[in-house]
Amino acid sequence: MEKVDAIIIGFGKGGKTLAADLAGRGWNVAMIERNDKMYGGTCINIGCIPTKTLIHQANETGCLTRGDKTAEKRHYTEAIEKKNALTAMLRDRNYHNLADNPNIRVYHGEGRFISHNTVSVALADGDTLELGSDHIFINTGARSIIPAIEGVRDSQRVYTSTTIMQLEKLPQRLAIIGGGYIGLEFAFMYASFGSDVTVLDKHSDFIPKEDRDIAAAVKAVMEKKGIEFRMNARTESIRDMTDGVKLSCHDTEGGYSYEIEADAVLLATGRRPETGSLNLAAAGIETDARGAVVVDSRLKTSNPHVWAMGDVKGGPQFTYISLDDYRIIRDDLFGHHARNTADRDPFAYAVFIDPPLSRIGIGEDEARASGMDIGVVRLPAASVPRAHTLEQTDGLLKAVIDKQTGKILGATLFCADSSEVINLIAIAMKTGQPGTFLRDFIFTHPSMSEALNDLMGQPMT
Ligand SMILES: Cc1cc2nc3c(=O)[nH]c(=O)nc-3n(C[C@H](O)[C@H](O)[C@H](O)COP(=O)(O)OP(=O)(O)OC[C@H]3O[C@@H](n4cnc5c(N)ncnc54)[C@H](O)[C@@H]3O)c2cc1C
Ligand SMILES: NC(=O)c1ccc[n+]([C@@H]2O[C@H](COP(=O)([O-])OP(=O)(O)OC[C@H]3O[C@@H](n4cnc5c(N)ncnc54)[C@H](O)[C@@H]3O)[C@@H](O)[C@H]2O)c1
Repeated sequence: MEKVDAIIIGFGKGGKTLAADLAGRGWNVAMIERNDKMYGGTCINIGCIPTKTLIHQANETGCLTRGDKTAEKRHYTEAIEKKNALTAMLRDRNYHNLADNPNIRVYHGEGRFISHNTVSVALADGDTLELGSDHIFINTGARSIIPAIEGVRDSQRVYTSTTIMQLEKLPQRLAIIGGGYIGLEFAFMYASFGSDVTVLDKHSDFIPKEDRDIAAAVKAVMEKKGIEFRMNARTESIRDMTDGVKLSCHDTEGGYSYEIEADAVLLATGRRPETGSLNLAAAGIETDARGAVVVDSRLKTSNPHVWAMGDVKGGPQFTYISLDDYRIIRDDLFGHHARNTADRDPFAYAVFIDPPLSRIGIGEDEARASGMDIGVVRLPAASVPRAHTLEQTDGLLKAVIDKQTGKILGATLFCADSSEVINLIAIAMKTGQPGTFLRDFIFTHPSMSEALNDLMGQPMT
C-alpha cells in the first residue's frame, strides 16, 4: 500500500481546486477519476459548460435558421461539434492542471474504500492499487435518476442530459419528463434549435418554489416559444415504434389517459448522489435515505479521516457550491475553522432560459405566507432601456424588502442578463445594504444593472 498525504475520489469542482491547493502547500496528492472523459468533472464535460454553449448557439444562430428544417438540422450538428471541441479543450486543460503538478498523481480508475483510511483503485488498465491516507475527500458528484417507468430501460430513444448532448441529429419531436432546471433549460434549447418540445411534469404547480406571478410569466414566455407543458403528468410506459417512441401518460388531476409521440425522450427527473460504488460501509461513513454522504457543517463525514464535497453530500447541486465546499475544507484544515455550510446563505441561482430566471433569498409568496413585515417592489422588464437594445423585453423584476430595516430579503429577476445582475443583489444582501443603496448606486448605461435603480425606487406594495 502506498501512503499519500491526501486522496481525492472524483475530479469534480471542489476536489480539483483542493488538489491544486494542497499540492501548492507541498502535500502529496492522489486524484482518482474513473472516467477519462470526465477529467474536470460534470460542469465542464456534461453539465454547465456544454449546456450553456448549446443554449447560446441555439439562441444566437437559431433565429437565422428558424423554419428551414435543413438549415436547422445542420446548425444543430455544428453546435454539437462546437460544444464537443470546447469540452475537449477544457478537459485537457483540467487534466494537465493537475497531472503536470509534480505533487499530484492522477489515477484513471474507480476508487472504493476498503477500510477507514484505505482506498483501493480499480485502474482502467486492469490493475488494482491500494492507497492510504489520513485525509480522504469524496467528490464523486451525482447521476441522473432513471424513473420507474415501464419500458424506460428498453427504449433506444430515451436519453439523459448527458447522452442527449451526444446526439448529432436534431430530434424533430422531443418529450421531456421533468420540468425542473434541466427540463426547462433543455426545453428552451431544443425549441430554439427547432424541435417541437413537450414537457411532462408530475406536479400540478409549474416551478413550485418560485412566486406564482413569476411562474406564470416564465410559463407564458416558454409557451410563446412553442413549448407545451403537461402538468399532473404520470408517464406510465414508453414504447419504441418504427418511426419514433410512444409515451402513455395519465393526467392525475383530470383522471384521463393520453399518448404522446416523439423522436426522443429526455429524462430530467433529478440527480442522485453518486455513492453506490464507494463501499462507504467499509470506512464507517454514514449516508442518508437518498444515498447522500452525511456531513457536519464543516463537511466532515462520520469518519474523522474523510470529508465530502459537492453533489455527493446532498443539498443544492451547483458548481459554485462545490467550489465553496473547497473553501470550507481549506478553512477547516488551515484556517480558523470559521467557515461552515450555514454561513453561505443566501446564495443566488439562475436558470438559463431566455430571458434567464435568477433568484436569491426569500420569495414574496413565502414571506407573506409566514407573516413577515415586508414590502415588495416590482418592475416590468420592458421598462428597462437596455432590454430594448437587446430586443428582449419579456419578464419582470421584483424584490422583497424588510419594512422595518429597508434591507433586501430576496429578489427574483426574470429579464435579460439576470444571471449577472443577480450577483449585484447578492453582494448588497451579503454586505447588509438596504434597497436604497442600489436605488442610488451609479451603474453603467445602458445596462440591465441600472434597472436596480428603478426597481428599488418603486413604491412598495
Ligand atoms: C445538464 C446539467 C447542467 C448543469 N448546469 C449547471 C449550471 O448552469 N450551473 C451550476 O452551478 N450547476 C449546474 N449543474 C450542476 C453542476 O454541474 C454540479 O452541481 C457540479 O458539477 C457538481 O460537481 P461535484 O464537485 O459535486 O462533482 P462532479 O463534477 O460531478 O465530479 C464527480 C466526478 O467523480 C467521478 N466519480 C464518481 N464515482 C467515482 C469513483 N468511485 N471513483 C472515481 N471517480 C468517481 C465522476 O466520473 C465525476 O467525474 C448542471 C448539471 C447538469 C447535469
Ligand atoms: N442553471 C443551473 O444552475 C442548473 C442547470 C441544470 C441543472 N442544475 C442542477 O442539476 C440538478 C438536477 O436537475 P433536474 O432538473 O434533473 O432536477 P430538479 O430536481 O430540478 O427537477 C426535477 C423535476 O422532475 C419532476 N419529476 C420527477 N420525477 C418525475 C416523473 N416520474 N415524471 C414527471 N416529472 C417528474 C419534478 O417534479 C421536478 O420538477 C438540479 O438540482 C440543479 O441543481 C442546475
